[in-house]
Amino acid sequence: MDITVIGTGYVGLVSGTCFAEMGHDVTCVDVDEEKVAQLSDGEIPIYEPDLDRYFERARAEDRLRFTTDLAEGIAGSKIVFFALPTPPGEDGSADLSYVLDAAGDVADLLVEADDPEHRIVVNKSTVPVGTGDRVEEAFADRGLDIGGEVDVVSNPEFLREGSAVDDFLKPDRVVIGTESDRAAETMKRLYEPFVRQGNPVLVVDRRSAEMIKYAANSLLATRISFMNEIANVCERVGANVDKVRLGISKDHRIGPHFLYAGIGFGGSCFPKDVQALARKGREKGYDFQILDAVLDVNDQQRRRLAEQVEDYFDGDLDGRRIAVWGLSFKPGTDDTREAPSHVIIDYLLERGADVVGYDPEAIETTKETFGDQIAYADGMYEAVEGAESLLICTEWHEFRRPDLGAVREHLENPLVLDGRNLYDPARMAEMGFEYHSIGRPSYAPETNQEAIEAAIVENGQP
Ligand SMILES: NC(=O)c1ccc[n+]([C@@H]2O[C@H](COP(=O)([O-])OP(=O)(O)OC[C@H]3O[C@@H](n4cnc5c(N)ncnc54)[C@H](O)[C@@H]3O)[C@@H](O)[C@H]2O)c1
Ligand SMILES: O=c1ccn([C@@H]2O[C@H](COP(=O)(O)OP(=O)(O)O[C@H]3O[C@H](CO)[C@@H](O)[C@H](O)[C@H]3O)[C@@H](O)[C@H]2O)c(=O)[nH]1
Repeated sequence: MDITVIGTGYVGLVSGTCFAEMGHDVTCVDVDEEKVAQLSDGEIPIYEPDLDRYFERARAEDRLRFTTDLAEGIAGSKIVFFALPTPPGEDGSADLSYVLDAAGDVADLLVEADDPEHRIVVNKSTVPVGTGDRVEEAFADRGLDIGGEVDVVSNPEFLREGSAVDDFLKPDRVVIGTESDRAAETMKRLYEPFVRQGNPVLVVDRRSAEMIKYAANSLLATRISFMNEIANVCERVGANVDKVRLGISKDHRIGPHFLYAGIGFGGSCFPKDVQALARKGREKGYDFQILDAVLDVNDQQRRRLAEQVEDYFDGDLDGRRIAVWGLSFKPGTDDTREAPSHVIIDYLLERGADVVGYDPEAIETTKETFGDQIAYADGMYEAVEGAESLLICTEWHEFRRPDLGAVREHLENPLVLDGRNLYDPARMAEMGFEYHSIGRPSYAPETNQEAIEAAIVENGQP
């Protein structure tokens, strides 16, 4: 089948490549000329594990092309996907201008082409309920026959950055929102090869499909904020959130996923989508109180390490060298949109700290935001050299088992604030660190030695 994907960011490029992997002829359209030139030269502009393998195969077999020319991109195409940005507007609602403008442009081209072939226009961007109706209007307003010439379908995307290819190739479910049987059949055929292992293709009405996406992201974000609050209480009552997580996760009604306390959720999706749903509720006269709290907790949690280091130095961060490990919003990606590390760096810079950042993949994307306001290290040990504190913001593999002796030697002051609970607190204290993590007891070498020893005798570990 000939497929067009408009927008070649994280979603568009992964979707286009994976459809090509399943044997379709895919044309990706983007307004960013540099990106299209890079992709046409075989260069992938983002870091996403495994993407290169499928991308190269699809290109070698001439099933994946790139263009800036929309007319060329949609010519002969049976299905046109929108994978366009829907960033938050000033009031928190989703900015639909990219999607609605593209819908208008595609509609104009279809009118011009005067081709009676039936097309399916699919919205993969995350959009508020009712957007599909507005896209449909763009086609109807130009005299195109809805149901005859064009069907507008919602097909929200659930991939996660860092495992996007795997998520796309083996989705838990595919959601198709349409009232058209013809469109539903074509979409089901398209996705058949991706859901062979028994995961469903759910066909629902378009509005419900749009809502499913917001409900899923908002529920996941709620779990994270909830666990962050549990962690904050654990610290105050002497419990350990990691043990609490294990205990609750064995209840099959709760399950093990998305229960990791940390320094809040980032990324281009959760913050914006939770905000957009809360905003949509308000617009319709409904105050979505839980979501407001989810966002407030997250804002507070994202500042946490910065506030802790500020307290440690009695409010004086001026000229202090602070190392930050992990700049992307999560491991496995170079994406820094809404990253907790960036909130922390902003805070530190405002207070005059000298920040040195290190990340295996996200240095370049961080430079786009902070330029030379911070220093960038080539490696994790170089980052801590002479620093008065280490802040860990992302749980990249290489941070899980570092040479802690070397870290201790390089740090000028042995303070480690771990936003991702990577190390055993007692072991850190034994090695001479003052170590604070999230929702677990804190240890400083001189103050807690007795407690640590008692805990080791009692449990094998604290
Ligand atoms: N990133 C994710 O993990 C993820 C997952 C699921 C859903 N989503 C949703 O998918 C949508 C896209 O997200 P993304 O992260 O891929 O965005 P992105 O910013 O990475 O990519 C968007 C691309 O669209 C291009 N673009 C902008 N206007 C265009 C136009 N008129 N014509 C052609 N191209 C144009 C941009 O140049 C860019 O390359 C958003 O609604 C997002 O919420 C994202
Ligand atoms: O237990 C957890 C799980 C995640 N996070 C944080 O939550 C954020 C988001 O993580 P994740 O969901 O893995 O990454 P995304 O790529 O943002 O994916 C989310 O957002 C996408 C865009 O809508 C959806 O498609 C995905 O299904 C949804 O998981 C990151 O900052 C993580 O550090 C936690 O703090 N604790």
